[in-house]
Amino acid sequence: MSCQTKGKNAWYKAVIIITVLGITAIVALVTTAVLQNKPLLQKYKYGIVLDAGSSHTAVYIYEWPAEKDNDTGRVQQTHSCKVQGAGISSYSVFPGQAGASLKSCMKEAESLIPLSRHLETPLYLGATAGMRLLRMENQSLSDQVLWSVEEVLQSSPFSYQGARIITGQEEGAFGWVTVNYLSDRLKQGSGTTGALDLGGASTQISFVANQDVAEESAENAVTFRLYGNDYFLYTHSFLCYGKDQALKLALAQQTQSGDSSVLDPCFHPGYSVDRSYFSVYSSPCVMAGKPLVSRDSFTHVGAGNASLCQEVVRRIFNFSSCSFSRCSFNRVYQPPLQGPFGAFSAFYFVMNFLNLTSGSLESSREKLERYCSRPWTQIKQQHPDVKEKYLAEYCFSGSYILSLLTDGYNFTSDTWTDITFIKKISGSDAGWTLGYMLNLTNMIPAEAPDTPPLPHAGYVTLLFFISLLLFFLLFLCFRFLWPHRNSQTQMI
Ligand SMILES: Nc1ncnc2c1ncn2[C@@H]1O[C@H](COP(=O)(O)OP(=O)(O)O)[C@@H](O)[C@H]1O
Ligand SMILES: [Ca+2]
Repeated sequence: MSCQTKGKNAWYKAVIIITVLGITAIVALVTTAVLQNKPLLQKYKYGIVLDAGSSHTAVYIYEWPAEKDNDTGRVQQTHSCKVQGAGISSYSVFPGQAGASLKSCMKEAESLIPLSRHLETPLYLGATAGMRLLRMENQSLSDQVLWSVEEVLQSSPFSYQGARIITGQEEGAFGWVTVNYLSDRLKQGSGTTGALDLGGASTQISFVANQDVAEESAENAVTFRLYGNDYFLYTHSFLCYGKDQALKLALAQQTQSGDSSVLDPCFHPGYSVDRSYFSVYSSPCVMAGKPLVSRDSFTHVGAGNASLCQEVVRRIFNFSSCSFSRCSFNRVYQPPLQGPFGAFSAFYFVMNFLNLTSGSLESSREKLERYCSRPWTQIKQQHPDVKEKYLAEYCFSGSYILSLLTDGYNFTSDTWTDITFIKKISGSDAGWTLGYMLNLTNMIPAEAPDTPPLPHAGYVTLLFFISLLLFFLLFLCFRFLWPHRNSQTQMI
């Protein structure tokens, strides 16, 4: 009996020692693995893009881990600054002052980006439809506006890479790149999402379509090779079909008679504002001539009827002829829609305000009908903090968006739910700027980068379980092969 107890004690001691040693070994192994592979103190690089839109300019600052320039490191937006005042194209009267408007946002960028990174931080400015229209009207004025912003940007401490008017194709295609980059669809090579961008002066539609887009309409075809995958993109930018220019087109339709007042179904009952004919007809988008009347202004009166408004809006599109196999509107080729779609910028601002970001097309129509019919005084009372220009126009803008998406792009009740109205994806704004910078800095490689077979967390977990298994096997060996144990069994 005493021999048995002695044997047992020795056995327990050995088990305890082996367990402690085993656990210590596993902890040491896993800690070493974690520490060895722990990323070094993260350092970031930065890039700045100015989006000089028709209504305003915004400065976006992006950052990405320094050691992952064109690898898997995610570029993300860290800050955005809204430039005070209107877009740079509105400085056509005093072009020299366009640059000065950017100064305070540029100072903000200087204070946010570490001093040591200033010199190597690329800085771009891309101007969109407002400047395209100004260039159409007066190339010399648009050049002077660009020189003025160039002067200010060149004097900043960043690595200035140029200010230019980007093309509608670029605006559409880079919006698509941004949305798909941020939702991580490019690296996975999985299905992509189309992009719908509504600005003040133009609107863009981009989605992956069949390769024959290039055969039917080369100007609408863009190809990308990203992370080892080829993408054939259909893209089109409709100049003059941003929501501010679309409103001018709709008002021009309704003021052709030259009357002193216009009863507009796209504005709330009780709304009444005097507008100059010049403000409607001065845009190069408005082809119809100013009516031959002596008066300078008309009273814009709201009638608040969304279905009548949709009829007014429909008249600004031309559906009469199409020289391709199929068209959206204004004789522009459009292949069959391939969803899903992300709709951003003013698509989001308007639909979010109207609470129409979810639900069926029919319910959106009904909600809009109710909203448009509400008196203007009531709307103003309910939203004292919303800019009055936006507030007055939401009924028009909502009706325009429904008409553009259904009559224009051919979305139906069935495909309506393919559209997601989005502002940001993983903290970064949806828009063309990120895609533009990724492209110009070659940050999306054409081929897929080599990655280790296992992510870091997976590697540590695997290591842990293998160690545990080894320890268990050791324990089993010891349990069955220990000589004392055998002799004990014999004695009993
Ligand atoms: N909160 C908001 N509510 C409604 N509309 C908005 C809001 N913020 C911005 N917008 C509108 O979004 C549009 C942005 O267009 P912008 O990018 O300036 O022009 P473009 O892309 O055509 O050059 C403008 O029509 C602007 O009035
Ligand atoms: Ca824009």
